[in-house]
Amino acid sequence: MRTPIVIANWKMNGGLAANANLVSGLKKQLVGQQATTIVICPPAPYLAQVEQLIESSNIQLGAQNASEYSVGAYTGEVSLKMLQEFGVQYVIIGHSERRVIFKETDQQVAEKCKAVVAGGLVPVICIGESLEERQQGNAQIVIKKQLQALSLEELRGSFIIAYEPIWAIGTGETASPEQAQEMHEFIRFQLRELLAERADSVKVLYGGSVKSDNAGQLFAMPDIDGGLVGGASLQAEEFFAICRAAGN
Ligand SMILES: O=C(CO)COP(=O)(O)O
Repeated sequence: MRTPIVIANWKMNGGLAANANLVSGLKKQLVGQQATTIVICPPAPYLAQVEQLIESSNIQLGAQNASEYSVGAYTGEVSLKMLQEFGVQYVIIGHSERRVIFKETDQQVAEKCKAVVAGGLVPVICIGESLEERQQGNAQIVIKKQLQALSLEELRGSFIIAYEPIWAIGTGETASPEQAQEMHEFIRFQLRELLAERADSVKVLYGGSVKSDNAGQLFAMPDIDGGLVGGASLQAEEFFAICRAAGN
């Protein structure tokens, strides 16, 4: 049995006042709600603030990125050790925005995953095809290649996979529950090929325009273990409704 998990990816949104409002709104709703693991990934400068805001709640802390290097002359980078000091437990790695806009390569993504696991944290590894790749009928080929490039069999710790079709991110166009399930089933099959029975404990999340009105149907699918939520995680009520849908 894989406990459902819902992860808020705030991306480059927020501010001191807005964060305080959002987290306190969420905490009010979460009283007594425990069936789902809930993680918030704020921008790095707000990790210390959010660490304090979520104190004495069931909410956990995540980061949106981490350096593959451990220390030294790497301007602008944030190391795993630094993230650990703020109570970070999860790190989103290889988000398509980092792959596409910041040109992170498969190899870099694999190195970052290794660094996260070596640091004792859990990488939330994003994979997903573009619209063009889907239209050409290559979605599964792309996913298989991305999974193989991660050298998952070498990771000595737990990790999460997030399937985020690029065409569904921030577009309001969600993959249908059937489309998502088909890809998740394929991902689970690939994980079994790579990891044998170890694959059964790996959570596979769906991301891409998850909202309160589609979350229930998506999370009801047998191979979807929760969600990675962007825009809808910026509103307390909306995000809470998504978390509740995961626990049902
Ligand atoms: O990229 C995402 C989460 O990492 C999805 O973003 P949206 O939920 O805004 O589509």
